[in-house]
Amino acid sequence: MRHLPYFCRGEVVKGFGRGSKELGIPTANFSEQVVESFPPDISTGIYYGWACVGNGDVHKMVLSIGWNPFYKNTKKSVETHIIHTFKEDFYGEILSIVITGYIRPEKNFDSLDALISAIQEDIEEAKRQLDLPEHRKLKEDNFFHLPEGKTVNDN
Ligand SMILES: Cc1cc2nc3c(=O)[nH]c(=O)nc-3n(C[C@H](O)[C@H](O)[C@H](O)COP(=O)(O)O)c2cc1C
Ligand SMILES: Nc1ncnc2c1ncn2[C@@H]1O[C@H](COP(=O)(O)OP(=O)(O)O)[C@@H](O)[C@H]1O
Ligand SMILES: [Mg+2]
Repeated sequence: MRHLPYFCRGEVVKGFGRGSKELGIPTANFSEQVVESFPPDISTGIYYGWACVGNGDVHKMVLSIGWNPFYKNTKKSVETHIIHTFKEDFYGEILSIVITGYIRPEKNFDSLDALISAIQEDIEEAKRQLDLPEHRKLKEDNFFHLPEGKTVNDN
């Protein structure tokens, strides 16, 4: 798919608070500025790849790009669900991701349960795909390993 692998880094901001509360699947949302920095012709839909919070470990992730048709959002969002259990929220931290593959377009669903089941299937698909060598190798990319003493804003 065009634009992949796609590397992106940005601050985690507040969304609508639905991910954890309604779906049981938290998603770390990027700011509007980061969303607008994405290639305008990148397909909306569900993707997978690798993610890292601050200087933490690199974990598998699933990502949603688009308008969440189930909720009819009016602003495009880019949201990452990291396949890992965190002890605390990490709003305000820098999230680094590499998107390596595409799963499906965004869909509307008849019920919340149907949306949740679809996301759970996406997570299983992402876990399988990311174990394949072509995707696994991006976990080790230098993008995730800033040189000692450097921060993301240094040049
Ligand atoms: C893997 C994945 C797949 C998703 N698929 C859909 C979808 O097909 N349709 C949809 O309306 N929303 C989809 N979503 C987005 C959720 O609706 C969204 O994450 C949720 O509303 C939380 O939003 P919030 O961060 O603003 O609280 C998906 C999210 C993830 C992480
Ligand atoms: N595994 C995880 N993946 C993504 N975010 C997580 C995870 N665990 C905890 N969080 C926290 O939960 C927040 C997202 O929850 P969510 O209900 O989607 O709220 P919001 O609508 O504000 O994005 C993230 O910003 C992050 O601080
Ligand atoms: Mg969210």
